[in-house]
Amino acid sequence: MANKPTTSDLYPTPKVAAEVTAYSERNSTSLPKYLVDYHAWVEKSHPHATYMVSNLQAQSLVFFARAFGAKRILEIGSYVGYSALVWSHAVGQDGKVTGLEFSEDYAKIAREAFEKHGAKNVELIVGDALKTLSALKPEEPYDLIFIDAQKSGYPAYLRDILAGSQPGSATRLLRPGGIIIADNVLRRGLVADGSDDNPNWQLQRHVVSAEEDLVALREFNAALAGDERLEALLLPVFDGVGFARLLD
Ligand SMILES: C[S@@+](CC[C@H](N)C(=O)[O-])C[C@H]1O[C@@H](n2cnc3c(N)ncnc32)[C@H](O)[C@@H]1O
Repeated sequence: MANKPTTSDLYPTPKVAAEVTAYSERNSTSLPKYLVDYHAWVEKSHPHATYMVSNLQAQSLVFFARAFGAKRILEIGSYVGYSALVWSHAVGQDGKVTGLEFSEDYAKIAREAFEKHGAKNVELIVGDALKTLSALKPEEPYDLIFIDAQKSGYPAYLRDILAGSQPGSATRLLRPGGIIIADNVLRRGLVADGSDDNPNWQLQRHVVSAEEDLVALREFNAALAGDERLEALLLPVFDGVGFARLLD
């Protein structure tokens, strides 16, 4: 029997993959214009625009947040606020989004965007999330936590989330049934295939922390799949997206 096709069998050239992505974006519920415009503005004006999730990934985040019934979202790594604005749109004005961002400069740009677009339901906490995450004492636990900061920090973020979500404790970070979504967990496939003949090394070699990131992401993915308090799913879409549901 023939093997099931892999992603590269299905989308064998960059052109086909780009067409499929554009087609998928057009055939998904549209984002409001201000979000698409903000994404385009950041792409034009900021050197690290590739930090942002794509518009299609943003469409998927809105879909998932609403399908999960998420109203309270914590984001680790906000950059200039694009995905935070996306979450703000997803949860509506009766929801709440908290972003953790290291850079005061990025946070300033993000806050200007929140102000400009009337996103009153978003707050940013500036500082090292390796410290600010464990210090959070939310009045109500979050429904969804999105991890999108430095890759070497993912295992520690997961430990902090689980430690802060102990069953029965008065303050919890993530509610029972709450969802973790982690971005870039396959790092161009290098997490799964880090061999020298993986052509994607050419795109990653310049990253000083590339090897360290892969080690951390492998540890994170294994911890997500192996923790008995979590039900996990790793999807090879975008740059690899890890999902987990907290069982208790
Ligand atoms: C990939 S970008 C986030 C992009 C954003 N989620 C979006 O899609 O629009 C990662 C961000 O994490 C921030 N970051 C890196 N290390 C951090 C840390 N230790 N604590 C908080 N933020 C951190 C970086 O400054 C950067 O803005």
